[in-house]
Amino acid sequence: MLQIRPPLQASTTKYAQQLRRGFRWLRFDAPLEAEYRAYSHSDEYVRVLWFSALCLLLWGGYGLFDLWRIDAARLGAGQQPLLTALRVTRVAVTVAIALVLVGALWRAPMRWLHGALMGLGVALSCGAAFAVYAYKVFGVPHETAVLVMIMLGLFSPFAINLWAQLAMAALYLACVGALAWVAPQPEVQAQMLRLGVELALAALVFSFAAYWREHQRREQFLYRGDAHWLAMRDALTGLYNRRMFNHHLEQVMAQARREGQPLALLIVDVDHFKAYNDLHGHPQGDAVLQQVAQVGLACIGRPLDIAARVGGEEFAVLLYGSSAEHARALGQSLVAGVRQRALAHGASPVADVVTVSVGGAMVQPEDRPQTLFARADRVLYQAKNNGRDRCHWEAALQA
Ligand SMILES: Nc1nc2c(ncn2[C@@H]2O[C@H](COP(=O)(O)OP(=O)(O)OP(=O)(O)O)[C@@H](O)[C@H]2O)c(=O)[nH]1
Repeated sequence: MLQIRPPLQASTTKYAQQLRRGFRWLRFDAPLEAEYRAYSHSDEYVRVLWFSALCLLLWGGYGLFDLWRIDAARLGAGQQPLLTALRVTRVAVTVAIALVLVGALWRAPMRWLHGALMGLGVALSCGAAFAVYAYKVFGVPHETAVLVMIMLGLFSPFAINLWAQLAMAALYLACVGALAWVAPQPEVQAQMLRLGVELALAALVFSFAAYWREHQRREQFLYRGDAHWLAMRDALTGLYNRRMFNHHLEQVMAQARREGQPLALLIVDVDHFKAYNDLHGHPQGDAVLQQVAQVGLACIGRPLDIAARVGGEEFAVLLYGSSAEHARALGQSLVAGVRQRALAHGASPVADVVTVSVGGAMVQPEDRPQTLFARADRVLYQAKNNGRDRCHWEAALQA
């Protein structure tokens, strides 16, 4: 089937770079790996919940079935301890399933849940192998491999990853081997060994499926991450784009109103940029925009602060919870920061180096995003008219 993929060649996001490098061992570079884990945990609780409920139904069903199939009265005295062991195993595995179910319901930490899930995988498969062994010793008719296959097959789509799947298979095989070792009759021994071989093959197939499944999931994550990043960001500077800025401004204004926090908006515009472009060319102009973006980024520090490219050579910096004095000081340091980059202009009547003008406004209770933006923009043009290379604020805030 033809799969349509977004073109990655042009993308330089960390997602695209990882895709190009590949991830044969199902591991990304450290920061991306942490992001992937947070992403993959988000829908895992629901998956684990469904899985444990299904296990409870199947395992519990088989347990009840035992009451009807195994006639305790007809077993010899020597077989009673094995029956007790089977019942204890049934209860222990049921408790293990219930623990995972409760863990998923109560949203236990995912690290804990992963451990419990692996334990459950081992308990389920070894428990099933033990049940097969006990049936065989009792001479109860049974569908040996089917029972165990169901347990393993059921577990595999939910297996945490390839490594967990392999570890579980190894433990399972050890368990079958031990049962073959202690089996009293040769035909039980042969049965357990056959089961071991069948399950070694099954484990191989399931491990491959687990690898493929996780590889697909990781690839999806990278494609989505790349597309998401490109939809929110400006490709040249890496800052948020206008669309994202508008969205964030709306959210943050509502929050500032709710929490009674101050909010400052600074609009930054490169001075005489057309002349710069005409003299040095567009690629050089692009490099200047990247430098200005870095200075803008350095101004933000709190979680809700944002720096964005909102036009060709226009940037916006939003400062949440920042007092008017602090915002004004940041505006001044932004102007000074661009100057300090000492990027030779050569066509500006303002200075020898590239400069910016900044217009700032504090949010007012009656403001809407558009009115706040328009006010800051108006002040920016005052700064332009007053000579550029400066930061201006609304009259109430001017020094
Ligand atoms: N290199 C480059 N230039 C861009 C980009 N986007 C817009 N520009 C240029 O930015 C310039 C903006 O020019 P103007 O709006 O006339 O402003 P200005 O020359 O900076 O003059 P003032 O703002 O009044 O100081 C135009 O020449 C655009 O071509 C871009 O992504 N890269």
